[in-house]
Amino acid sequence: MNAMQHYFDERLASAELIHSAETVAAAVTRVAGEITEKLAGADPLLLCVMSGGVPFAGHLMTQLQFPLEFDYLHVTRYGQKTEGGELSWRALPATPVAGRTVLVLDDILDEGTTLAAIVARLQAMGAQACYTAVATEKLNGKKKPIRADFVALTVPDRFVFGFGMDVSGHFRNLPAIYAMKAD
Ligand SMILES: O=P(O)(O)OC[C@H]1O[C@H](OP(=O)(O)OP(=O)(O)O)[C@H](O)[C@@H]1O
Ligand code: HPA
Repeated sequence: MNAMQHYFDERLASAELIHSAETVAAAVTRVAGEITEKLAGADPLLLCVMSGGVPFAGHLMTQLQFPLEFDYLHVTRYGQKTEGGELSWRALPATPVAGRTVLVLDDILDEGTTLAAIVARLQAMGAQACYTAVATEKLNGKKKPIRADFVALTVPDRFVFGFGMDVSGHFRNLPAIYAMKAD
């Protein structure tokens, strides 16, 4: 076994399971229903926030059976760290958002800084309506600058990973959600 595989296995073995893959999948399906009720007929532009939003966006969009478009934006503020810093914009959506109903998809609403900045930016770019959906919201008791319109699951106030969320760039590919034991 190589060192990377060993690190991966050890980290997972000592992590606490927060939401199983089945629970995650069921919650995504529930949110797909809520989004369908609200946005079917609006021809929304779905915007995946790279990179963490990828699993949520991918699983969700196959369950939306109405006309929509898909694109991405890229903004980051955690990098390889477990505490957020300055926002760094890497890519704005290539698809014009002016006059559109947009739905932003991300893995986690933690302090809310990222999602609030994205919505402000999209509104400044002329989006007609800007909805937000997250796979998880962290229950950290903090006053947040934004509430998500659609929330699949809540997570405790710990550093979590899996289903898009990374620890130093790894573990995004896990279908379940875990918390680090020592943090
Ligand atoms: O609510 P906040 O405290 O602002 O944190 C949430 C943001 O942090 C993570 O992004 P990150 O900067 O780690 O980039 P990534 O998606 O590439 O992991 C996550 O994907 C959210 O976009
Ligand atoms: O708890 C977290 N885990 C991974 N990425 C994150 N980005 C914000 N909060 C978190």
